[in-house]
Amino acid sequence: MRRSIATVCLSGDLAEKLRAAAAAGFDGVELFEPDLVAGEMSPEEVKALADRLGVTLDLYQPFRDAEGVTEPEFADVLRRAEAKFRLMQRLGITTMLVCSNVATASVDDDEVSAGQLRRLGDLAQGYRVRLAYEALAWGRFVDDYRRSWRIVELADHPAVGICLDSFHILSRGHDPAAIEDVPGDKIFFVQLADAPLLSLDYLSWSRHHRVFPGEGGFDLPGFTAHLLRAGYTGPLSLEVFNDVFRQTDVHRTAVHALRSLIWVEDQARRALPAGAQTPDTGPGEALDASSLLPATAATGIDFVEIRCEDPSSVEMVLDRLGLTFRGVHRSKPVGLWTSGAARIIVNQQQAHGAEPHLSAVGITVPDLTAATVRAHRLKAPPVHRRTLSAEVALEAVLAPDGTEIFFGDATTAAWVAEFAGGSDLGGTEGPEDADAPTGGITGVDHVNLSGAWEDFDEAVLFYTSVLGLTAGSATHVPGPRGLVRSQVMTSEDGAVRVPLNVSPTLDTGPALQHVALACPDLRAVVRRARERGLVMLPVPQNYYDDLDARFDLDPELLAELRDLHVLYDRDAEGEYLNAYCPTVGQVFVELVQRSPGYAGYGAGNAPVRLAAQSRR
Ligand SMILES: O=C(O)c1ccc(O)c(O)c1
Ligand SMILES: [Mg+2]
Repeated sequence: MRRSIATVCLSGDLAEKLRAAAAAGFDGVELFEPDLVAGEMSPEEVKALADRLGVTLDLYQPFRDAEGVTEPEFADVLRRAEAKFRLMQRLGITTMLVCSNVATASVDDDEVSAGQLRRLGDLAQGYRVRLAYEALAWGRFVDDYRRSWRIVELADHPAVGICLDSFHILSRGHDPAAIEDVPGDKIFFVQLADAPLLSLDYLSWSRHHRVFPGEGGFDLPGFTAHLLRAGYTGPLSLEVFNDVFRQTDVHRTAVHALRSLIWVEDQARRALPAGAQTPDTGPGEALDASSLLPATAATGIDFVEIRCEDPSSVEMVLDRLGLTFRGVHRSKPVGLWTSGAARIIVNQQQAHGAEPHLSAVGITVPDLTAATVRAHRLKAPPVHRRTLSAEVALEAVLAPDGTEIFFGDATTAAWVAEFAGGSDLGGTEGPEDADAPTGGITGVDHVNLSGAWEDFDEAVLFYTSVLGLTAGSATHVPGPRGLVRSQVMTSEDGAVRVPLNVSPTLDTGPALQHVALACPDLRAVVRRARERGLVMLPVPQNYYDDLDARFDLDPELLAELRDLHVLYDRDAEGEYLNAYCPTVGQVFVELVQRSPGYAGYGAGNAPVRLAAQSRR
């Protein structure tokens, strides 16, 4: 299907917006009137630029307060409309968005609104313009797409159809299934926007909090599938009013936006039964399997990479936790530490002056080629790593938070063998084998990444679309310097868990990242680490008093938790023990012991951890 974006989604002036939309790969744009009015380009210049860039101008919007008015008022509506139809001829735009009346409507009568739209349609036809009537969620009388469709049916005019905007429909909780009752050719335009589920008046919610499909709480794939079943063949256009995207880099936002559209289209087509995928135009056009994105699933964490100039503090922590040094890479200043399935790479390459930070995560997938092709088709920026011809060349893409995401499958497992020799840090074994002694740590429980607040929505979409992870509910963790927003992304079976954190808006230093290592006997690992000189992050006595009040713990267990600086949580499904190593640079290691049913992260412990870390 054709892909469009409203100019209101992007930052910059109109020329910058058009260039960014074209460069990202959009087919067309919706021209948001204020972008034209505030600019110096004449309508003819705008048309010429769009033509040169190869993007179509798909919609002129919005035209407000057109129907449900008194006759004297309607005379002025016709006058205003005619001026815009003339303008649209100069722009070469043939569809105008007409919003349901929010301000001047005084007549709550479908026949009256339909009659006025019909007369507008007569006028529009003379200029070869079509009108797409959209029910705004805060319309004075018309705030439901089913009512706007009834009015359009009553208007019964070839130049009058409806515009469906997912925000207005889904924010009001209206069932989108009735879209299928509308003939596809009477749906003149479609606007897609997602949004977080907020309890807010519709106008504020719509004007400030829309996000791209896949980033909020609405079912955009389901919505889009209804459109396809209705036989809609026009553009899918993003209309996302968002305070952040209005100020971020226009080229980056345009690519981010296109990724959301590619993803939602793909998800919608997958939701259709095979039999619905046959018409040879419109929805069917794209429905052969080769045009679908290759499916992928994240099945596990292959490795976690920490990059730094001086690895000594990181290696000290890993060593004392009982991980084994597997040696240095045969061609690079990169070391590998393992325990069970946990593999941690310490990379000194291109790390001049860098403090330890999580630089890359390896994700195992069923099919490396499929995962890579999918990521590239979703416009994920590829990452280059220096590699010799005899070495395994791992494919990677850059996530919005700056983490490099590597893909691995059975064909790349040999990368581990490039680390040979062991070292003076105590490792003697050769390349890793699964049955090696584990030192109590068996794998990676989760990897917690952090990003800037302005990249957060993009990161959620990235992990959803590129890795097939699912966003859980977002929470805020109170810390001494503000709230940390946290959103867990997980694979279907929970094997890959990636909580994303955003630090408070004001600059409070780099946000911490961490890797959480799973161990079936956490207290034994902590005890042994302490014997080797590693003391876990101290936890206040008040925390343990509170723990006792909440859980009525066995006194012996409570004393041991207190002594070892181990934190505790419990829910109906099981228990969670965790402990935090001292922070090195921007990163720390967490130890986790979870019973199989426990799906959380000790949410109550995170504020205690933030406070303790900020005291250090
Ligand atoms: O907020 C508005 O006014 C507005 C304008 C045009 C639209 O298509 C829309 O969904 C909202
Ligand atoms: Mg809209």
